[in-house]
Amino acid sequence: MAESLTIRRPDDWHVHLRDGAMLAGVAHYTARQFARAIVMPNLSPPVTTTASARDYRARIVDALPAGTAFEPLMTAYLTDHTDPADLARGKAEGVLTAAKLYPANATTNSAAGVSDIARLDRVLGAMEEAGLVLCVHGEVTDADVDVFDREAVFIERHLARMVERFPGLKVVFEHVTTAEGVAFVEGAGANVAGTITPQHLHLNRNAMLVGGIRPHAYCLPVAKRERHRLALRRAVTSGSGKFFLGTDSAPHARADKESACGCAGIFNAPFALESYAAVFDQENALDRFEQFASLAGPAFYGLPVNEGTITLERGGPAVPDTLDAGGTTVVPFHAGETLTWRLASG
Ligand SMILES: NC(=O)N[C@@H](CC(=O)O)C(=O)O
Ligand SMILES: [Zn+2]
Ligand SMILES: [Zn+2]
Repeated sequence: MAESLTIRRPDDWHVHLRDGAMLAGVAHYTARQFARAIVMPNLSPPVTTTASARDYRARIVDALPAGTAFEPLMTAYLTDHTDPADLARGKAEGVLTAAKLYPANATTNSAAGVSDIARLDRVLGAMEEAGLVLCVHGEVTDADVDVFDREAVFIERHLARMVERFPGLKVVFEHVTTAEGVAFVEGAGANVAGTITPQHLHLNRNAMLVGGIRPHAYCLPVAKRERHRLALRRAVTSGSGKFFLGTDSAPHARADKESACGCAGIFNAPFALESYAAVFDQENALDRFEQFASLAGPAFYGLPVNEGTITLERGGPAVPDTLDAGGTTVVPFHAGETLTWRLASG
């Protein structure tokens, strides 16, 4: 039984770093583990242009101790009014790595998202040409679709068509939560990949709803049935280059989660690698962890792998019940548990 694991330094291909005091309170957790991260643009107001992404990038760098080796990879939030030329410029100038599609009202701060995906063709065509990656929150918002079916229906109604129409567009199906999502990514071309969060590898919907409602297990897309969780575990440990690490760490104030209408989002940044490592260990697949965490993402995004390494050691940290995030109390994923691996060095 291996007692330690050294892998190339990983990246987080989906994270919410927020802004202001919260940004200063959470960014260091991500920077401690990851060399780079795809930073989500769903601030309020959202980061919709190259200029605002450039400004946000500067605020992230300022929020970290001087000399921190961490590169934020920026994204622009697509709206009904996105200017395709601005996206292309953002890519050419090295500001934008991706653009993010939030169907309007699908998740936190998505009210300004895209109201009619069918009208996005001009933007997607420009992105395909510019080589700008499309990151997708893949859930429909139609009132007649059950919340547990929203990801699978998004594939049928939108994703399949988008991928067919823009065969050269790189698409990341973010936070895949279903067996249908896994099958779609597996069956698509090399230009389609998926990120998978630690919470969807650990939790099924029972974990959220049995024995009391657990707001800190609530995020979007919502955790599904056990068979879906098992499909996600198979995907991440398969060794396929099509699935890579994206935490979807999404901090909200404790009070906003423990509420009559609680916010969606799980704050997993503090122990993200430890959380994933526990899964790979349980699946007897620690030898595949580097592929998922450190190799597959750069290969898909066309970026070099990181030079440094990190080491995980068996015997885990006790996760605190709460943490302070720039003056706001937040509850981390795995609060109160002791994990089985810890990050030793980086
Ligand atoms: N995942 C979540 O439940 N919430 C995210 C938004 C998102 O990634 O959908 C957030 O910004 O809080
Ligand atoms: Zn999302
Ligand atoms: Zn997210």
